[in-house]
Amino acid sequence: MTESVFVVAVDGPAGSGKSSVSRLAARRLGYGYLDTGAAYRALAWHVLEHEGDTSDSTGVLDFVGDFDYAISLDPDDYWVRVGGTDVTDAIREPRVSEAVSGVARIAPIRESVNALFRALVAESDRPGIVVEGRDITTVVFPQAPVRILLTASPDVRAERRSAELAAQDPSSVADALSRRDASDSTVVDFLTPAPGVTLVDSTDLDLDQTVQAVLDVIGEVQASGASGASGTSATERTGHGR
Ligand SMILES: Nc1ncnc2c1ncn2[C@@H]1O[C@H](COP(=O)(O)OP(=O)(O)O)[C@@H](O)[C@H]1O
Ligand SMILES: Nc1ccn([C@@H]2O[C@H](COP(=O)(O)OP(=O)(O)O)[C@@H](O)[C@H]2O)c(=O)n1
Repeated sequence: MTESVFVVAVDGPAGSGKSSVSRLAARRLGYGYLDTGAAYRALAWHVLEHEGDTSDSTGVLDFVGDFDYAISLDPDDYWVRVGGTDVTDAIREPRVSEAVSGVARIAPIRESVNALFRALVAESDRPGIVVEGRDITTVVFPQAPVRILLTASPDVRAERRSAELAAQDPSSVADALSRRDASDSTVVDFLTPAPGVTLVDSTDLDLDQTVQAVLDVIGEVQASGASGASGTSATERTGHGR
């Protein structure tokens, strides 16, 4: 059950480092890793593969019936599948990133994937799970003992995403990122930490320093013996030097 699984909830905008930092932290702790964005991306991919339009919410719902989704929670063996197809890489393509917000805006889809996320965690045999996305600290696991908002300046986030998409013009990557941030923030506020959420700003931190900052937050909560809802006020951590 979820009560026996220690949940670390990590939210943040695109390019903040959620996936890589959460996966590395999960590895270091022997925890599972759940990339919730992959479900939205996989459904967007499924719709595009059937020549659908993710901005047509009624149309998207028509595709849900045969959306056979599976994801690995193993940080050392991460994969995403739709039916028998491995879509781990395909769902990260720019065309999917452009289309995913249309899926994310559909409330019934959010409710059903959130139920899936909670079931995946409840069924896990791992001692803990790092769950990353946009609404984990506020909607999916608001009682998680550790709730972190991971962010970085828009420029740094765009730089990091551009480094991954070398073939793309950096300014178009930055534009796409801010468009998606704007669309995502109409669904859930993931740019300001809710009460009890620790803000980790990685603008001036490298990847290892960011992982350590997250591990420090987890360690402090565990040392305090907390297992349920965390404190009442958001705290903030930033670093100096890349
Ligand atoms: N603090 C950091 N310093 C430098 N590079 C980072 C940092 N955090 C993440 N990255 C890199 O930036 C890119 C985007 O990170 P990712 O985890 O995909 O972000 P998100 O999941 O929030 O979109 C990846 O190549 C990742 O290795
Ligand atoms: N918990 C979540 C996770 C992702 N999403 C949506 O899915 C998209 C892709 O999420 P992601 O985490 O894979 O995206 P990146 O931040 O990694 O670029 C986001 O832009 C949101 O539109 C969401 O609405 N809720």
